[in-house]
Amino acid sequence: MRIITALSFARSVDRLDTQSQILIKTAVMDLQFDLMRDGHPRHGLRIHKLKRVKDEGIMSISPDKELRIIVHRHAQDYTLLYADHHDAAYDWASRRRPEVNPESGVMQVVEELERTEVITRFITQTMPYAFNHYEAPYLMSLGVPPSYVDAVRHATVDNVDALFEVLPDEASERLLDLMDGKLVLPPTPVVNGDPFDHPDARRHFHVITGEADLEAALSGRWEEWMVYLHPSQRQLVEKPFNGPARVSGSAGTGKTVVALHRAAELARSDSGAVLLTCFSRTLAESLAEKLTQLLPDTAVRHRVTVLNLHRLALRLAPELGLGTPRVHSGDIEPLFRQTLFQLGSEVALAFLLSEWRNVIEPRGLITWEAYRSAPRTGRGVALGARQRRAIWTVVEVALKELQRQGETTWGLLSHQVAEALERQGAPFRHVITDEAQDLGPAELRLLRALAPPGPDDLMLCGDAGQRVYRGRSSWLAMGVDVRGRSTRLKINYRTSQDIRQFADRLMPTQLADEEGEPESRRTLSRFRGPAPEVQRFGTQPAQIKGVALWVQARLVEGLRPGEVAVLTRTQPGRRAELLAEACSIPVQTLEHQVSPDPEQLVVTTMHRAKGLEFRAVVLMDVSDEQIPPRSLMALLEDLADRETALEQERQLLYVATTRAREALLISYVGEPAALLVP
Ligand SMILES: Nc1ncnc2c1ncn2[C@@H]1O[C@H](COP(=O)(O)OP(=O)(O)OP(=O)(O)O)[C@@H](O)[C@H]1O
Repeated sequence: MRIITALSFARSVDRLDTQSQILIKTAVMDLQFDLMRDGHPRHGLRIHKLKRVKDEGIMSISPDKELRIIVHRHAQDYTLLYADHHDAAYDWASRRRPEVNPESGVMQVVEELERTEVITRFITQTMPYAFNHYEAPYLMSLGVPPSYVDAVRHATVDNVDALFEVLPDEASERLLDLMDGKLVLPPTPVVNGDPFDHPDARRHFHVITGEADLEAALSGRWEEWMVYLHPSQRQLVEKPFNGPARVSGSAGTGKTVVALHRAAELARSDSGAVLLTCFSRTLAESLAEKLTQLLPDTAVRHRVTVLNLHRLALRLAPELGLGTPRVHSGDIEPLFRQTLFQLGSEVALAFLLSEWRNVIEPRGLITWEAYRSAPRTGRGVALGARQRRAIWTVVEVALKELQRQGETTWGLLSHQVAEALERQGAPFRHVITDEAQDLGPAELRLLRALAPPGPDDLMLCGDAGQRVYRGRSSWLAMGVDVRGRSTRLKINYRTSQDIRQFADRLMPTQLADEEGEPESRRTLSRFRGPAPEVQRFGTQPAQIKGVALWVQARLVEGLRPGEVAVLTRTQPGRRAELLAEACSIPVQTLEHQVSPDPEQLVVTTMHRAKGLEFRAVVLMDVSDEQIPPRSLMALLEDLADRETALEQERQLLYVATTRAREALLISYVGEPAALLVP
């Protein structure tokens, strides 16, 4: 006798009020008690079979007069499928049928055919069928329920998205791979006859293993991402890799979730010290919080260090005999401006800064010998020996000044720590990093030095479309070889289909990975929502008023202030104050904390929102003056620098747009940013 909770049950309970949740929890605990004691539910539980349903194993439990829990009995298993008020619960049950897929042997909850027929009917034949040439058994082996096979075979390329909305995630993802021209092998079918013991089943069901497990499942202590991993996520979490692995995917496809579970899994296996890292401090703090949720056992949790790479370098430095470094905070520009002036040099400030930021600092070139012969691949202007010498003369003096002040920079520190580790040995056995797209050569070298090369040494999770801090860096050139160990995630769990499609239009359909290979960015979303709005305002006060009205409308709809974020390109400062006044609610800027206070509206920068998510988002000031900031572009003379900066602005806009789960407003004063128009 087992109790199994379905994802649909967890979601339905989550939507009910606290009192109903308590009643449901008590009824399920009673069911478990009866099953353990007697092997069947006793009469007092008020459990009975339902009429007018598609499967005779479907039953209902009545915790009180109003509430109903829909349960399915299959062999020795009781699967909790759904909970709601009487009519809604019975309506749900009348349209669903749990069945074992004849090819894969996996349990699935299939929505009734009426819906598929509707879909088949509106399919027009103007486009070629996408899957007509595949045999039914093959489609079923990919996870397509038998009753959907016809609809799938009649789907065309332009309307298949409607089907993806109703098919199980894993089936949709495999069909998408077929559309991308990939060879898709069916997953291994269930081997031991247990329809729940399969990665496809574990995406939708959780087999309860004991009382504490049931308690956790019912008390809402688990969020969805903690339990119901998609098979492709689970595979990445559990699979042994014979070297560095890469996990890519557009925004919201669960890369962070994979990184967290992989770290937890390695910690449980107790196979050596684990590091979970990333680029930004805010994301590192959020990772630390979530990992503690995943690993309640403190002894196991302590096996994982969670810290962003730069902070880690700072922490390791004293242990490696590098003293206690002080990192130059703020902009490096004044130092170079002053040095140029002092030397009377004719080198252009903008060019010098670009050379420092893109060549010298990231590659840790601290001597003339190193800089003189360093390749400058990808830079717009070729440099002769004399120009290099002129640049170095300035850099050398600036470096000395930095040293005199007892300071270093993040890039130089990363190289220094990496070098010491290369000599003294790596402190971790497994390293997992999120936001891998933002790592430059300095961070990649550090990453490589943190774990010795070997099985399961490195996992890099990231999205080439979210590079907002620097241009593309070759991982291979820095000794991180992921060839043959790269996987792309395709289901977007965060963002409504409408917002995702809007965001996708900001980007090309293919983007180069770290080694310049093009990658398709196509993904699927699991739910629909209102279309994103774009509003133009004549003046700044009008924009504040318009944004405040939009925010207030979301609050009236039931969102809490902390679930709504207003994002700006530059420091929000005065706008935050004005919005607080116009909305009559307190505002937080997330400068010092990661978890938003639920009672305060979030007003912060697009950069700071990276890795976070909100139910409703406003992107404010998306005008041609602000994005990209005119003042920033005016400083860039080199063509390659301008292109890189523009690319980063595009990706920043993509990052900001994809922070929204359900609602999105884009506002501007004057003319819209050219990047908004594809
Ligand atoms: N298997 C899953 N089931 C349910 N929700 C999931 C699952 N995987 C991820 N999510 C949810 O989807 C959202 C996005 O996940 P996550 O932050 O891991 O994506 P990401 O790829 O790292 O996104 P980004 O690159 O935009 O930061 C989160 O709310 C997460 O909890």
